[in-house]
Amino acid sequence: MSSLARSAVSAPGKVFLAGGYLVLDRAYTALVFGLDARIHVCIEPIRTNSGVTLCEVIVTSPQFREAGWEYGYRLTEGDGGIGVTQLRASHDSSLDRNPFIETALTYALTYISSLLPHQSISPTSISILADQAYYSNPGTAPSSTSHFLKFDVTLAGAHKTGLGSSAALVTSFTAALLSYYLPSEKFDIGREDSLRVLHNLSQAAHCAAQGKVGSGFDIASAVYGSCLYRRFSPSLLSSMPEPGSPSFATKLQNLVEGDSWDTEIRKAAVQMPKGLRLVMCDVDCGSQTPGMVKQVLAWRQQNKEEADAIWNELQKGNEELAAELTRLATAAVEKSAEGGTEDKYARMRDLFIKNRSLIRKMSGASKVPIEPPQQTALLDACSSVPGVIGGVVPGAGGYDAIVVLLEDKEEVIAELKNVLVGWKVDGEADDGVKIGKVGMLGVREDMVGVRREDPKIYEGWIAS
Ligand SMILES: Nc1ncnc2c1ncn2[C@@H]1O[C@H](COP(=O)(O)OP(=O)(O)O)[C@@H](O)[C@H]1O
Ligand SMILES: C[C@@](O)(CCOP(=O)(O)OP(=O)(O)O)CC(=O)O
Repeated sequence: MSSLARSAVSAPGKVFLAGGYLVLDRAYTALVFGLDARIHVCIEPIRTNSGVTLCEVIVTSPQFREAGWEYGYRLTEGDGGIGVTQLRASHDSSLDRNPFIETALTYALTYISSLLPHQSISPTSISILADQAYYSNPGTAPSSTSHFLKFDVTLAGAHKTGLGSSAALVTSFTAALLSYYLPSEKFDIGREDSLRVLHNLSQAAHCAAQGKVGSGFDIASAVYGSCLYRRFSPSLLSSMPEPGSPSFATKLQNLVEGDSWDTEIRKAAVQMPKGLRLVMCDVDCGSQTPGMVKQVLAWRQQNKEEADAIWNELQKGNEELAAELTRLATAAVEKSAEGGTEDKYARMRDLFIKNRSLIRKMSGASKVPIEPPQQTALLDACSSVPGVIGGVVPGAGGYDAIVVLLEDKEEVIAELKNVLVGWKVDGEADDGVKIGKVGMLGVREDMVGVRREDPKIYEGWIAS
């Protein structure tokens, strides 16, 4: 086993810039940016005074009220892997389950025990710390040097901003466990083969915890950071047995390490030109339409020809957007355009406009509010701010967020903020949905995926 000293990792949240819905089909790709909002996981041995050996993992999320979970674990029979059972604090206390933690723990410990079959798993204590931008609740800093805030709510009471907290959590939690228990010859997040294992294991655990198989773009960006993403074949996971059932451990190891996993990640295909950045805006809106994915897919099935024509055009536009970002990011373009009077972002502006009109076409044809009129008005207003290149509804779209590409200058951001502060939709639109306040989140793109952290930054949050 590795030295089992306190260690920590973090993984980023995401913003889905292009390829929403399309990415569910392997014929298409997504352009996803990682964000500088990260979820950190710090892991350390449990200190026992008594000399009694426990088989316990204690997990806490100290920024939230009543956010602690204790688990017992044991090797199951018939190659079923490590079984994890949540323990009650007392006889009459109720169980507050956290499926993402419980499932990630089960999958990671099972994989670890397959790699270290003759070693027992020692008890650990794990802390989770999330950057402010994941939640819109106001927080307070416990000290002037604290990197993290305390929220005076339970996790269930926290207002998520939709940056992909569960994917960043599952990824950093899994990475923390693998780095902690496995010797570096077997796992090291600095190595490409280890990232692949981490990606596959986190995807499997996240899908199991969610109870559905999405495209997995959020786990991909949590592991690899900003990238062009082609999903894995969903059939890969359909033959996985339930944890604890016969041969789960061997099948999980084969799935995670084998070459059947067909995700494609292209990091070099996604770059952010110098002088530009992304800004995320959160729209206060209670009525997110449920089942948007189902409805879009049903429309596509019933109108294959029309849908495929729109999707193929959108895919082309998305690829052009990625190519243009990459082209602008090259030094040669930066230099040749410097001092020139021509608008070096003209092509990028056109691409945003073209892609948005295709999204609206899909929206209209499927009758799903992907870019509803309220968001069209907001995006148009943001796009007319000098220095803004363009904006879109990220991911599945809907009423609750927009993402804007702009020049990274204080005056541009200040002017955009002005537009947002004053933003008010008069009355309800035809669809009966009234959007509320629009705010800018304190995040921007970040190219880096999962990474090691210095445990010192958790001072004050974890007993030393
Ligand atoms: N800081 C945290 N500590 C522990 N669990 C968390 C934390 N943040 C998120 N989670 C888990 O992730 C879940 C939210 O996941 P989900 O609904 O998929 O939202 P998101 O869109 O942010 O991924 C929470 O219910 C909780 O189980
Ligand atoms: C429709 C999708 O392609 C993209 C959804 O992107 P969002 O960023 O809207 O997703 P959530 O974080 O789950 O709310 C579905 C998918 O790819 O799984």
